[in-house]
Amino acid sequence: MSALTIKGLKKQFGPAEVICGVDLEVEKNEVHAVIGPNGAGKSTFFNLLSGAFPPTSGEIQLFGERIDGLSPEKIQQRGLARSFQVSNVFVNLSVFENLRCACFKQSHAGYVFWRPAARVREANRRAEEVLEMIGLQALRDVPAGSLPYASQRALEIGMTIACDAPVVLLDEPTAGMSNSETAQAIKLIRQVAEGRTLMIVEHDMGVVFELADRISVLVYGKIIATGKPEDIRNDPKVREAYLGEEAA
Ligand SMILES: Nc1ncnc2c1ncn2[C@@H]1O[C@H](COP(=O)(O)OP(=O)(O)OP(=O)(O)O)[C@@H](O)[C@H]1O
Repeated sequence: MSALTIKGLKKQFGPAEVICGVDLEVEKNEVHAVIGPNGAGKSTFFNLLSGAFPPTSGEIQLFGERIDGLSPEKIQQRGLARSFQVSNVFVNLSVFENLRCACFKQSHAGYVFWRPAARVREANRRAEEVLEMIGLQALRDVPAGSLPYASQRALEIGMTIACDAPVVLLDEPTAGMSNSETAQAIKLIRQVAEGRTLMIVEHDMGVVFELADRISVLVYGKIIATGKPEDIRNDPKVREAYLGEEAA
């Protein structure tokens, strides 16, 4: 069964149709990148999948169950978590406290039958696990607002996966990073992708071609091609509409 099945998805803002009938199957455990020019509708597409906006029409299934029209909280409980382009961390809380909050919120949402003490214990355990995974143990007690930018983005990825969702959407995870920071982020994203389905929106084609199992190209709200990186790289439609010389 696919992780996500998207059928005839449309989104209009007033008279403007921004997502114009997207059909897509995202396979379980694949890394699926969505690329496209500025304003193509990539963030809007993620906003529809994660429930930030209701679709105008169409269907979104998560592991075969409809999720379109549900709230972001409900969708997260069903197993789809997302990060944002703009950082979402609490700047005055430490790295560990940020992770604990994200874990606690999730354990509260997902396991209401747990006793409070058990919930706190579980949130602490999971926060330790995620802290290690994102490699920020040395910065554990530093306020998130004082972290270098790349570490803040790593923390944000950690907060996104705190709930251990099987499907994760990352919106421009390497935006604004230097080459060495990007290399570190790629490592982290590979780790995050283990045993999960990952969708990423990313402008850096190096990152996309390195990480993605498959790529969908979104142009003016329509997917013009979906395929393996080498097929996308060589697709004349894609080169004309988007990649140009970048992929040469
Ligand atoms: N809430 C909204 N209300 C009205 N129009 C919107 C809204 N959100 C997005 N749009 C419009 O939808 C179009 C697609 O925007 P979107 O941010 O999804 O594109 P994008 O592909 O993510 O762009 P970028 O690569 O620059 O982040 C744009 O023309 C934008 O102005």
